[in-house]
Amino acid sequence: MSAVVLDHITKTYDDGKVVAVDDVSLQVAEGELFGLIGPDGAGKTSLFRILTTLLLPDKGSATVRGYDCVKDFKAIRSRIGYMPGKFSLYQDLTVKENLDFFATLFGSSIEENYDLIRDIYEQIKPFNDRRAGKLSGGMKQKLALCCALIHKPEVLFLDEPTTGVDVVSRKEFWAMLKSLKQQGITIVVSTPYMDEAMRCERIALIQGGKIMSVDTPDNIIAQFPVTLYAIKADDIYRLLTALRNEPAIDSSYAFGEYIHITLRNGSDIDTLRQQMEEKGHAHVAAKAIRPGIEDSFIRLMNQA
Ligand SMILES: Nc1ncnc2c1ncn2[C@@H]1O[C@H](COP(=O)(O)OP(=O)(O)OP(=O)(O)O)[C@@H](O)[C@H]1O
Repeated sequence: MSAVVLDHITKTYDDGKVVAVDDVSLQVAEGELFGLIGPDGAGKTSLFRILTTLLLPDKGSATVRGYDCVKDFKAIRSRIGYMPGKFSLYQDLTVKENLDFFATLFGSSIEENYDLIRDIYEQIKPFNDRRAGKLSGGMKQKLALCCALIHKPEVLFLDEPTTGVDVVSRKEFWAMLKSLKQQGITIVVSTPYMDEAMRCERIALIQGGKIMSVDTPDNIIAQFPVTLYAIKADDIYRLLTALRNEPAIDSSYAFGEYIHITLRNGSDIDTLRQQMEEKGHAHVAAKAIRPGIEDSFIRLMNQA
């Protein structure tokens, strides 16, 4: 049995004028760390809200651990943990009060499932009496995760848990998710950060409510169909503008100190480099590179 199943789910808003989720089907295996990867407005939150029984789909069906997201909402609510994108904490309650509150909601206690939250809770315990509203972003995130875990959920849904959190806390957070996965919890996590996609076992790349690809990050990258080049010159912005008008160029976008490009059939990189130098671009350097998940996402997006 899959832990999560989405079967042709569609969700619209404003009398059908906004299509937030467009005929999405996918499955998440038991114990998997699965990522929904896409920019703002891609439809990630709508999918989470359907799976956590807070929103009804227009069409299609969805199950969590075999329970129907519409009919069996009560059974699902007791089996899942949900960390919404905007923090779910009560800002005026202290760390301990927040935890106690969420534990009580599920008829549990901090002590009952302490093992599950120990590693995370120990980091915020020194601030037990501090109000949640006075915690740093990273600490709020840890407390919110503890609150989502306090009733020992079978499936954990995390909507953009690392947005607005510093780099070190982001890294720590992913280490925590790995450890939770090792304890058998299925995790569905969304993020707009492509580097975080690589930390998931499988990912769905989402754009405009549609799934563009579902696979392991490595397999998605391996499907990149053409050679990708990184090119630079002294004046990178002038080069980018020039490349956009070159017939040899299939796609081009700035990427750190380089421009990533793909070429149209029949064009070659050495000729392009020479042409750019002849047009007055200084120190043009180009090399073939291995695509990253961001390159795959951009290509799929352009195709769509
Ligand atoms: N209640 C609503 N009424 C109208 N439109 C909505 C509503 N909720 C979401 N939308 C729209 O549906 C689309 C998908 O939004 P959703 O929040 O599901 O995406 P997301 O990937 O989670 O993005 P974000 O991170 O910005 O929340 C967006 O165009 C959004 O503006």
